Amino acid sequence: MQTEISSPIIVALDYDNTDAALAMADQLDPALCRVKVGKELFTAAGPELVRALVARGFEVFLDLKFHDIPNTVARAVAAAAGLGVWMVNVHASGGARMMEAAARALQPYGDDRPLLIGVTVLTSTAPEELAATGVSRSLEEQVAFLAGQVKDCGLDGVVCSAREAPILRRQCGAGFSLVTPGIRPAGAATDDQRRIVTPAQALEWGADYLVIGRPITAAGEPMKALNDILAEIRTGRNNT
Ligand SMILES: O=C(O)c1cc(=O)[nH]c(=O)n1[C@@H]1O[C@H](COP(=O)(O)O)[C@@H](O)[C@H]1O
Repeated sequence: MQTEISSPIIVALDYDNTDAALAMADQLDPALCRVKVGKELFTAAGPELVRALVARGFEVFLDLKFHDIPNTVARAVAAAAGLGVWMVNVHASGGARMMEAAARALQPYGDDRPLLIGVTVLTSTAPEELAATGVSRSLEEQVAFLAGQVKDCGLDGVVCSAREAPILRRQCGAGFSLVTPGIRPAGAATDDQRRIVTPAQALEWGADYLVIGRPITAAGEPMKALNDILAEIRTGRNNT
């Protein structure tokens, strides 16, 4: 039974073992956040951990950023749907045929299917790093181009930096989910992120979901850090 959630925050459980991930999850309230299982944790802890989080009432974003031949990605997202996750993602740079195959693979799950999200350009990527991969468009143009493909392929939204949210919200319309990592409350450490935005600013710019890891999980009191961010968001909204 899932909990009713009144929060845009997805806490990234970036751990290398089940015990650490569940110890963090048990400090969090599934009514106040969703959780994300990424490559490190899934590789170490596997589907049992995902099932354990779902059983605790959390909506789970399975962040494995699939990028492979269409048949393999389609089968992988169907396996994710079988786990009962709320959201799953693929790399938009995997191409239209791959994304269409993934979207088709989720159709049999009807209203119970996870949201299917395309990753545009990672928030750790600086413009010169994108150029060094051979992409000749500007970073903003590349994000907008990939988001257009994601929408045309029938996916539910994109992962992007909140800095690109205003453009994508105009381009892709209201029903298209913008999932934004690289979120840092004022004064927090940047870590390896490059295109960062504060929680309130991200929402003001049109983000739907804020993926936040270390500012919550590395805090002395994670639930207090989460509540402080939710309060910062409320204050930001009241001031606009
Ligand atoms: O898909 C993601 O979640 C993701 C995409 C992206 O462009 N940038 C990004 O940081 N992420 C993830 O978001 C989380 C951010 O964690 P913190 O930097 O600790 O807040 C990590 O789990 C990343 O893998």
